[in-house]
Order: sequence, then C-alpha cells, then structure tokens
Amino acid sequence: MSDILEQLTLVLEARKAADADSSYVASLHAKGLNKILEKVGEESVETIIAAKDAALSGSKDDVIYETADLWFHTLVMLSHLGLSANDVLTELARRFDLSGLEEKANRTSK
Ligand SMILES: N=c1c2ncn([C@@H]3O[C@H](COP(=O)(O)OP(=O)(O)OP(=O)(O)O)[C@@H](O)[C@H]3O)c2ncn1[C@@H]1O[C@H](COP(=O)(O)O)[C@@H](O)[C@H]1O
Repeated sequence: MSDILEQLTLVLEARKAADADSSYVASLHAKGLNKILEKVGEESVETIIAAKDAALSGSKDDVIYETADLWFHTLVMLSHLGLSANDVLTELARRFDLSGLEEKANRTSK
C-alpha cells in the first residue's frame, strides 16, 4: 500500500473514537452511514462534472481535486463499515492480470 494510503488508513481508524467537534471524520461517523453515503454521492457527481469540464477546457486540476475528495469519502465509508483500503487493494490484486471480460464471465451474481 502507498505510504499516504497506509497513514490515512491509520488516521481514519483512530478518528472512529475521536471527538466529533474536533474532527471532520469523527463528525461523519457521528452523523452515520446515510450522511457518509450522501457525501460519496455528492463527490461522485462533482468528479463527473470535473471530468466533463476537463474534456472541454483541457484543465485537469479539478479532476484530481474532486477524485481525491471521492477517494477520501469512500475510505471513510469503508472504515465506517469495518473495512479498509487494504480490502479493496486485495480485491484489485486478485483481479490483476485477469482480462475484464474474463473476470466478468467468472462473476457470481452480485
Ligand atoms: N483527506 C482528507 C480530506 N479530503 C477532504 N476532506 C474534507 O471533506 C469535506 C468535503 O468538502 P465539502 O465542500 O463537501 O464539505 P462541506 O461543505 O464542509 O460538507 P457538508 O457540510 O456539505 O457535509 C471538506 O470538509 C474537506 O476538508 C478531508 N478531510 C480530512 N482528510 C484527511 O483526514 C484526516 C483526518 O481529518 P479530521 O478528522 O478532520 O481531523 C486529515 O488529517 C486528512 O489527512
């Protein structure tokens, strides 16, 4: 796992027990899963809009910024559910080198 992802995972875990008044992450946990999912949805839309704008303007800075917001909020969602980036990385590693078409054919109904 990249250094920053590893460090952020540790911070997110610690924030589950932090005071909601002094931590944005703790405030999300206190508000609950629906609020976290609302943020994931919001950041998804903002990422899509930034990508569409980048295709028109050629400026990609907002795509990076909004994608970081999206990744961050999905990490909070995973943490809230007792999961972590490592669980997703393990799944990506399992898929590595497997054609997307082949992987899809092997999927059980989900
Ligand atoms: N990477 C991030 C990160 N990315 C985005 N954000 C916050 O996510 C929010 C998203 O932006 P919005 O404009 O949607 O926020 P908002 O309008 O305040 O949100 P709402 O009131 O609409 O819910 C902002 O408050 C950002 O500051 C982050 N907050 C924290 N982190 C990391 O998490 C760590 C722990 O943060 P705290 O829990 O706040 O200490 C930090 O040290 C960082 O490493």
